[in-house]
Amino acid sequence: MTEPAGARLEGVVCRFGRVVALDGVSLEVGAGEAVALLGHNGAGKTTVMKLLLGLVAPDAGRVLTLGADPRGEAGWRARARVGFLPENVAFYDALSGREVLHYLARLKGVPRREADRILEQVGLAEAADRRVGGYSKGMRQRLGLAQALMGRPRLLLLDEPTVGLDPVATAQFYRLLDAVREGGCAVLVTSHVLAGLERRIGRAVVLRRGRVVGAGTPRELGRALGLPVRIQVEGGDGARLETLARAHDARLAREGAGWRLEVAAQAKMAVLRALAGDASVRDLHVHEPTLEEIYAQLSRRADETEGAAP
Ligand SMILES: Nc1ncnc2c1ncn2[C@@H]1O[C@H](COP(=O)(O)OP(=O)(O)OP(=O)(O)O)[C@@H](O)[C@H]1O
Repeated sequence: MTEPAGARLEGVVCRFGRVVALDGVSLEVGAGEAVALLGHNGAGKTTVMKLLLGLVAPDAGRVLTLGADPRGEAGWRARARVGFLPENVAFYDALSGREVLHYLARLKGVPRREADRILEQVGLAEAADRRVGGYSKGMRQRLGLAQALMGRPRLLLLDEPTVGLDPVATAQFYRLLDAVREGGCAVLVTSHVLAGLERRIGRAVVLRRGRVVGAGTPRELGRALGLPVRIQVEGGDGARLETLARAHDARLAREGAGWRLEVAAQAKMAVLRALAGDASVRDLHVHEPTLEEIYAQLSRRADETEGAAP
């Protein structure tokens, strides 16, 4: 039997009084997959996590957490295999990191030695016996991740896990996540920090005002939006590059001592072949659309559609 998806929403509507937090949302996070849930403040990201945790019920549609309704009996059992890192994680400041984890280990029925192993895994072994009150923001986030990792979760829900982390700590955090994901865990992560995120996740789901406005790999999303691929050219003969740009409907501009070509994804290989065969070109750098560009374009389109609506 194939493993059920880590998380699945089918046509979910969720209201809080008159506020429609989610309006027909469908998404899936498979085992061993990392999906970024993106969107503006109030787009509905945390509500998705609350639904998957069984903390709120949908008004319509279906929610499945590790294959079960999170508010049903089987769902409560499945909850033991769900790790959650809330946006603002709080601990008892008077306890040490190790004491916090040992306490939570007892609540979860996890052996203490697993808690100690996880402290090492998240890079807190040295600080484990210091009071949490003296931890830096990054250390608190690591402890938050440690508690989410206890009990060998099959689904990890991480709400803004990299807030306050410096670039090195962020990279370490995502490396750790890679290891967990490669072990078959499904990971759903929200983030407002889009820079470099495309390298760290498989797919992205973009919410806007409670609706999915884009879903897919960064490459699929970039293609669907018609975003160009940027080619930086070192060296190169201006006249020849202009002819090449015209032939492929590309945009050519100077960039530093070289040039920048913006080409449609379909024309990329033809342009690259031509450039590679041009002896005046010293080097090439190819940049696919970033998640930041994709997100900006999706927001622009949604603004236009909403502006055009009666
Ligand atoms: N318990 C609640 N009572 C009333 N309204 C709520 C409640 N929880 C969420 N909402 C509303 O639902 C909408 C979606 O909120 P949600 O917290 O899911 O957004 P978000 O995308 O996580 O935002 P952020 O990026 O700011 O964390 C917002 O309009 C919010 O005000």
